[in-house]
Amino acid sequence: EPTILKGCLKYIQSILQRKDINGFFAYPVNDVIAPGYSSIIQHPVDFSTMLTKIEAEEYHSVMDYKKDFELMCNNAMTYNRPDTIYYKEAKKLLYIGRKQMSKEKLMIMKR
Ligand SMILES: NC(=O)c1ccc2nc(N)sc2c1
Repeated sequence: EPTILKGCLKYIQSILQRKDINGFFAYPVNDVIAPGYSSIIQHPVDFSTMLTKIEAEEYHSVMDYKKDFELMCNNAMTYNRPDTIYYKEAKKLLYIGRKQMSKEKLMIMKR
């Protein structure tokens, strides 16, 4: 039932996006603000791209969406050094997202 999944994913993203208070993950990273980004990160993803995919029903499960979310955080932890605010925010966001989309919670949804 695509509309139910679409509603769930938009709800999950609204919670996660509120945690990204600086908007570091709101839009695609460009090479102007992040020199060499496009040659270092092969599969860029950000919340705006993920919302487009939600609307286009490109995610077939929460686990599908979770993969893009984790990729987004891991990209930031690859490109940015550990002592940067971008790396630290990505690590925090990843932890929050994992809790949000934990297996236990998803099992309850399945039941
Ligand atoms: N999501 C990221 O990795 C990210 C976002 C914003 C940003 N701004 C910079 N000056 S480097 C940088 C990296």
